[in-house]
Amino acid sequence: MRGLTAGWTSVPAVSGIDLDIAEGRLTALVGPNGSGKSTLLKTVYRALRPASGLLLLGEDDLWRLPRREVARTVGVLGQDQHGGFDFTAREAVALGRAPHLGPFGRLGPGDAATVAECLAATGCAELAERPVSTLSGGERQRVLLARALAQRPRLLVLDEPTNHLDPRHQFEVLELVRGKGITVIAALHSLDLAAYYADRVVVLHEGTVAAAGPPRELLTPELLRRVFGIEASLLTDPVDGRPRLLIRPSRIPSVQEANPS
Ligand SMILES: Nc1ncnc2c1ncn2[C@@H]1O[C@H](COP(=O)(O)OP(=O)(O)OP(=O)(O)O)[C@@H](O)[C@H]1O
Repeated sequence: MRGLTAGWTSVPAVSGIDLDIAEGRLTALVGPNGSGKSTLLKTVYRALRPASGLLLLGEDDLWRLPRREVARTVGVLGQDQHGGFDFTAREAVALGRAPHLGPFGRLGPGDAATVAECLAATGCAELAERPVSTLSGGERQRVLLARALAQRPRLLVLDEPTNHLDPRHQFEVLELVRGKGITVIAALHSLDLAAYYADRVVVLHEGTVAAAGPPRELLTPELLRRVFGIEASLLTDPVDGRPRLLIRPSRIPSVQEANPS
């Protein structure tokens, strides 16, 4: 992203964004409500044209590439994404193969295998024949992720992918996309998940980049106090040595307030 400015009104929601997204790594985008995370991601998956600036995919201007090529390259799990609800889960995931199919749009044996593999990887194999409209929020979220994975994208854009998910599935979704050679940009509300899974964290604040770097160096109490208005302790997980973030309100309740009885 080079000098990227975008928004909905004359006041841009994000402005002057300069960012390099590391290839094959998971970059977490964090920031308070309304800081511009979804807006920025929408410019990447071409749902919102930037007002100015450039988005480069390698050497190419992402907004000048043919639509089909972008569909082959960029997978998306948007926030409250709709579509595909009249289909079964398997059919919805098969839509992810569409940019790769020939002129008649027929799925080959390889495509069907990819669909089955992505359903299984996201824990959706048993949901395959269910209409998407009958699935729970979390099940639907996983089917939509399976569809994005079935695209076999080089770049995966995830807008709050752990929304609606129970703790185990929150971990599983991030395990699934991380370290697989896919470049992932994920807006996350959980700072702990960002600390635990991201190779790099980008903190957005009021539409600009407040800080960017590896979680252990970046997520300092000072930064989190300034941007989020919370108190935080960056810890090391005693089991696997990875960074964890423990957060508490800015005004710490007294022991008596916290345990009224
Ligand atoms: N369709 C829209 N029309 C007008 N303004 C919008 C639209 N979508 C977002 N905005 C505004 O743009 C700003 C950035 O919103 P955005 O959704 O990008 O923030 P966010 O960081 O993703 O927030 P959240 O954490 O609440 O999801 C906000 O002020 C929001 O009100």
